[in-house]
Amino acid sequence: MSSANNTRPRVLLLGTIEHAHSAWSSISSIADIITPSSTDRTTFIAESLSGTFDGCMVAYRSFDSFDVTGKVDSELVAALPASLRFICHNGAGYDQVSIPACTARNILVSNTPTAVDDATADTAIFLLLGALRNFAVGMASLRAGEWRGTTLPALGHDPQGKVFGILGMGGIGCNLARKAAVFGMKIRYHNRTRLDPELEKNIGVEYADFDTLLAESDVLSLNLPLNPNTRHTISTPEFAKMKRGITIVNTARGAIIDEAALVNALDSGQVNSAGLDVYEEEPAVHPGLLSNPRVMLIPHMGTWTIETETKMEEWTISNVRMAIKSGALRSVVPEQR
Ligand SMILES: O=CC(=O)O
Repeated sequence: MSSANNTRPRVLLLGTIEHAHSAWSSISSIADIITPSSTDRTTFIAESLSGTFDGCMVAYRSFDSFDVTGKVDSELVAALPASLRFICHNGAGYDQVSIPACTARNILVSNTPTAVDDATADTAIFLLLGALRNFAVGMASLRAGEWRGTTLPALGHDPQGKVFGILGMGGIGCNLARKAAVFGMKIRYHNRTRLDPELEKNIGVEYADFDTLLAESDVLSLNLPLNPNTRHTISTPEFAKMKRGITIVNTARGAIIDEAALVNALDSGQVNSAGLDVYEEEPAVHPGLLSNPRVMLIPHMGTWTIETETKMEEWTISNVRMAIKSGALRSVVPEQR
């Protein structure tokens, strides 16, 4: 526990450490760990304003802390102690944290790139195959005791030879491209910044502009971060530009797609099938997705493995350690670089 005259650094723990206990003990041996006692946003803000977290220079934050603090938006940031210089977020996607609000208060934010790449790309491959092959239909009928169902599931499609469009070519997109190549897919991508031609050749991907990617893909995977610029990147006009019968895969963030527009596109047959790990209003899922057997659904489990969750915690803790030791972050988010 800390005392008023303590000179050890103070670290605010928002959420829990589930796996990387030995890495975390390397922090608790050099810093005092402060954990909020509040269980909702109103009391958290009051607790922070009362001075309980004063002196904390760095916060470790996991997704589960959302239940206590809500979004790290300007209201929450304003209530955090003036001493706070760093927020180390455990997750690749950091849409729960307002970067402009943090930047305005001189707080640097880190995320966990690379740690999530394999597990998220593996999830996308699972959804891609499941949606192309109508596996969700067969799984549901089998569990209902009806073998392949009273009406047979429609025949699926093989990935071999299909054009696979990847929107967003960061670490997860590149990892996914390499994995999809094994299935004999022709891989195109679109990204804000085009990859180095050497890297394109090495991964086996071709660059396409956004509209060409939409028009030529048999399967489209979304692998871009959610921010105000990428919200509803895919909506009714974009579905209209796609090949009829396309398969959509989303392991990024639900709100990249206008979910209601996706439901309409599925209902009209413009989109044949979808594989989704993420939803616009998690944990709520649009009833039109839940009721559609051509949609393969999983509840945001893209990084849900012991190995990856451990890697993510260790990565986040390495940012906390670097903040304490050298006043810098290992993986500051791109907006603050
Ligand atoms: O969704 C998972 C992550 O952002 O790491």
